[in-house]
Amino acid sequence: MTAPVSTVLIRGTGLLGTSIGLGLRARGTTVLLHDPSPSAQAVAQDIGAGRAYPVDAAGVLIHDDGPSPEVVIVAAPPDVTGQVVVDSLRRFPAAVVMDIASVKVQIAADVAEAVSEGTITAQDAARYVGTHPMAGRERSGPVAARGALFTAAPWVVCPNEHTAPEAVESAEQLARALGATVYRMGAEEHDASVALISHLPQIAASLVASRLQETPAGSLALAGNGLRDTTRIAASDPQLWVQILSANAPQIVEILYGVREDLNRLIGTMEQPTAPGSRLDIAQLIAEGNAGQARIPGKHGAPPQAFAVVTVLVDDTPGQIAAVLADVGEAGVNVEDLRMDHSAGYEVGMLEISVVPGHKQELTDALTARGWKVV
Ligand SMILES: NC(=O)c1ccc[n+]([C@@H]2O[C@H](COP(=O)([O-])OP(=O)(O)OC[C@H]3O[C@@H](n4cnc5c(N)ncnc54)[C@H](O)[C@@H]3O)[C@@H](O)[C@H]2O)c1
Ligand SMILES: O=C(O)C(=O)C[C@]1(C(=O)O)C=C[C@@H](O)C=C1
Repeated sequence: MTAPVSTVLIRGTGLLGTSIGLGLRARGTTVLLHDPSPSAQAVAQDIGAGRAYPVDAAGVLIHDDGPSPEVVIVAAPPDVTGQVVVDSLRRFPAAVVMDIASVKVQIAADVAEAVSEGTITAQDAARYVGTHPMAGRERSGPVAARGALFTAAPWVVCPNEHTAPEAVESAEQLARALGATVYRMGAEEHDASVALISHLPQIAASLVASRLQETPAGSLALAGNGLRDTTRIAASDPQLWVQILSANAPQIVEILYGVREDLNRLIGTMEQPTAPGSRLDIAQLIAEGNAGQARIPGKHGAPPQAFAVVTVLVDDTPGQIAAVLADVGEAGVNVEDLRMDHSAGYEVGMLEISVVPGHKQELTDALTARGWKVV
């Protein structure tokens, strides 16, 4: 495999920085790492994301005798990303500097301000490219990192009129090398889009899950997939999300006004569920949700496709999932999606394997013949 770039420096070795390091190292890139948190940096190194960039006693980056990074990737929290980007543009005068923060207007403004204050030149700023991989997890830190995190995920690249074409090309090449699909758009359009497709879902999940704080354990034991599906990201890091939501507040609040209107209408309807028109109102709400949900693209950004699900009962013991998947592989059926479901109080799990509908019967027969219980 040819490395997309020979040497990169990743500043910030949490979930995203470490995942990028793992992915790039697997493709032959030399990865240098720096994080002000010694433990985040040590874990990232230990799991193979790269080697430490030298720092002085105060933790400030110093000259490395090895090859200089061609690309610096800033994977720090949004609040400090602008400042680390500007520092990187100054410190590495030949490097492309890209960030991956979840908001883009604020970072671009920080870079523009550094130019107007004279901290960096306009030529320096031309080496900066804002980007945002649309892949992540509800967990933070390098322990949660995965080299394959970006496979088939969208990765937004947000050049502005001052960005050098070579810098855009480097950032896009790197994103594609990690398996992502590149989308190019302006920072404003990006922030408006993610307000709806990323920030509103986080708020909705947090609002739903926050209702559960006082719920008796007996009620929670009944939870099925509905609750799990709508609350996974409610486990996200508050420190990160306070920075994301406050940086994009003007875009988000416009959407929340609309949600408030819909909620008020629904409350009015539910207060009088038997009044004329109430049932129609409720049906309309669900139907409008159906219409929105059906527009979400599926795997690889392709139009959504209804997959067939084959559910296999597995013991809750190590090695069971791998054994099922080995048999799926032998049956020659491609897995489109996979999820594991546990029933409270039982030592078994249900492995849901999504396949294209035409392969459902074939896979069911093949797994049954190999002794699996398909339910
Ligand atoms: N978590 C996600 O799902 C996700 C997805 C896409 C993009 N992002 C963006 O990626 C960035 C990192 O998020 P994460 O989830 O990896 O967070 P994280 O908390 O796992 O990691 C952030 C790391 O940055 C380090 N850091 C703090 N200040 C720093 C500085 N001045 N210089 C260098 N490093 C510094 C922290 O010590 C920490 O190790 C954020 O800007 C976030 O918006 C996150
Ligand atoms: O899937 C998750 O857990 C995420 O947090 C991913 C997700 C998102 O899709 O909204 C969250 C925030 C990031 O900026 C990018 C991706």
